[in-house]
Amino acid sequence: MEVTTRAPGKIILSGEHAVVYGSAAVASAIDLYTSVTIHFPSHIENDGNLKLQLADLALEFSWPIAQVKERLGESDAIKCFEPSSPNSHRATLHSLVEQQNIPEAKIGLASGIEAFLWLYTCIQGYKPATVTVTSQLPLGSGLGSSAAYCVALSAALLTLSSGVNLDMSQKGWQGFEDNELKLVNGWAFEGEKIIHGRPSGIDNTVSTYGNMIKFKSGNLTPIISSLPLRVLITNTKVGRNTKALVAGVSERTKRHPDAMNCVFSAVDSISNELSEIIKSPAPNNLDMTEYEEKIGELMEMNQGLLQCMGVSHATIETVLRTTLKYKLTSKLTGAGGGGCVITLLPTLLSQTVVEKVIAELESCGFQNLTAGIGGKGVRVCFNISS
Ligand SMILES: Nc1ncnc2c1ncn2[C@@H]1O[C@H](COP(=O)(O)OP(=O)(O)O)[C@@H](O)[C@H]1O
Ligand SMILES: C[C@@](O)(CCOP(=O)(O)O)CC(=O)O
Ligand SMILES: [Mg+2]
Repeated sequence: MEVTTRAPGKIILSGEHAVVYGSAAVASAIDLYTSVTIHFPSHIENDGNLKLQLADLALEFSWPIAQVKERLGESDAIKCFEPSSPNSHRATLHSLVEQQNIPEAKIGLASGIEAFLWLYTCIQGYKPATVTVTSQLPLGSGLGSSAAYCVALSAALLTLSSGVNLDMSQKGWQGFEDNELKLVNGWAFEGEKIIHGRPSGIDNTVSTYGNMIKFKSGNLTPIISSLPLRVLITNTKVGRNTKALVAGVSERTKRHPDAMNCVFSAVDSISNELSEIIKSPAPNNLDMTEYEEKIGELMEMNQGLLQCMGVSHATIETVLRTTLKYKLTSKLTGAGGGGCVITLLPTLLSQTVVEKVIAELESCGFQNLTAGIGGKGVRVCFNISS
């Protein structure tokens, strides 16, 4: 029996970081995915190991499942219906990952592997399996790879548990019921906590449900856009990790609580206004420029406030300056500190200009990604022949 799931990455149009403090944020799924395949071995294949293969990185981690059980402790209770945090098991997870000798240059993976062990053992218990992960998303770049990974993992694990009831004979990708999505999202949030420390939940929520959403204090409101928005994604290729950046904002907030609360409140207003504009009836051609200028202006204001939070970076500023030469507005997306920048591409912008901007950004050493925005959330596909 084999199952494959895929979950999308995301862009945040407004509100990153402030959303951790209860401000509204607007995010959209993108059509770049992380996929997870779980294979339970046949009797002959069974070597008693739990394996995690990170196919794109050509890395494999393996644990004798009996050892994992001995270290994490036995429990007969079915836990899959109750997303939970590792708390007192955190040190054990850490040592199970430490014994794998992760290459120093890839040490950021450690928290992702801890999240894997936690989600796997809580939802599946102590069964040997091979879990393979592939991703179209750059890791640690602000496009929500950690959330897509946690959502795809949770969905695959739950599909093979009593938490989800799907038609296994159906061919191709299929979606989940609402109560199943809620469970997938709940477990993915627990995984995100292991990776991020203090996630708001926006990334796992948009990866689970897809489309465009407004998110505030754990609640999502779908945004039906009256017009397809076009953005260019630029990866500065400067690595960073969300946990450290979120911790940096928290330190600044402790030092300057009043000023930072004003910043978060301004971001809340920006996200609310942005979501109203995106939802408003499609403008006619004459009003189109005004509509897009308003969106661009709000993005520009949000970028200024992200600078106030201390999460911009010299490379991000270079992207802003470069795109501004073409009168285009950009802002960082995700945690910042490097990572990705989004640039709004107005409807009337010619392809020639887009190509010039891309060429100039690439000459600075950046990489451009094209992605459709607002697609479906997590999906599952069965491969019953294996
Ligand atoms: N495909 C993957 N395989 C293993 N770990 C992953 C994968 N995708 C994400 N992760 C985990 O998430 C971390 C990156 O998350 P984060 O710093 O939040 O950046 P982002 O979510 O913006 O990509 C990685 O260092 C790793 O621990
Ligand atoms: C900075 C933040 O708002 C988004 C982080 O996104 P990413 O991990 O950089 O893709 C944190 C959060 O909301 O949990
Ligand atoms: Mg992340």
